[in-house]
Amino acid sequence: MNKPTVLEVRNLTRRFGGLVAVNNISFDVHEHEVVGLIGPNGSGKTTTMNLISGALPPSSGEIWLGDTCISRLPARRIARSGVARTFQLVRMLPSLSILENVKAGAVFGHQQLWGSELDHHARRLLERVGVMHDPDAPTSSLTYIDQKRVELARALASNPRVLLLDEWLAGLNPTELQQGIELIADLRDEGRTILLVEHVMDAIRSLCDRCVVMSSGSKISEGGTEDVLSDAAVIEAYLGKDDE
Ligand SMILES: Nc1ncnc2c1ncn2[C@@H]1O[C@H](COP(=O)(O)OP(=O)(O)OP(=O)(O)O)[C@@H](O)[C@H]1O
Repeated sequence: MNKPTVLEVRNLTRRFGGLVAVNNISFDVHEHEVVGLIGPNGSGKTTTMNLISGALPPSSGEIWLGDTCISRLPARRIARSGVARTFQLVRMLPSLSILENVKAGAVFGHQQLWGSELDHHARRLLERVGVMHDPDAPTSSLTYIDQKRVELARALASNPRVLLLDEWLAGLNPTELQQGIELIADLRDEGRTILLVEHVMDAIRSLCDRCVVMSSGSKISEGGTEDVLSDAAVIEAYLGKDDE
């Protein structure tokens, strides 16, 4: 039986002046699936994430979360509907403690908890993502990977229907990268629905059920990860033509 569709992107386009950063792309993400949104630099992946999370409005097209059309909603309403994300460059709320950063995800997100229940939930998530630091310390005391872990815990805090990870593994050393891949694999195994932008091929291969490939704003391939990565059009988009 087909899994239900959680996220549906339909004919999505975003222009910046004369540049078409996202050009009429469509794809679905099904429940419990990990889908990779991949492609060379500048192909429109982050813009697509920004459109889904509401950081940017589309020029045209629609995005559906279950049976709600979210593509004209403000970002906070989209978060409330069940879309949570991490950013390519980690964004902490620097005036808040580590624990408060995680709690913020639940307060502004899909599943709202309060008081001691929220406190307990946030502490459990910090453990879940492997942050051993004092939860009441400022975020400035965290290493880079721990900041990434806290940002992930914040995104998970609202128990989102779909989690958007924008190059969550970028900038990690080889040991951290392995830990990061295992952490995302654990999230997949617990049944999360994830759309991830990633350049690390090992991560894409081990984590993604399917991939959508973008090049110059357009979707050039979609399908099972191994099939997509051996698609001639995808190899050409990444490596260029032989005669170039
Ligand atoms: N706010 C903006 N204003 C103008 N142009 C933009 C804006 N955001 C993105 N672009 C342009 O849109 C195109 C797609 O950028 P985007 O960041 O979505 O690509 P990407 O696939 O995520 O790249 P990378 O892998 O390098 O992060 C690029 O040409 C970029 O310069």
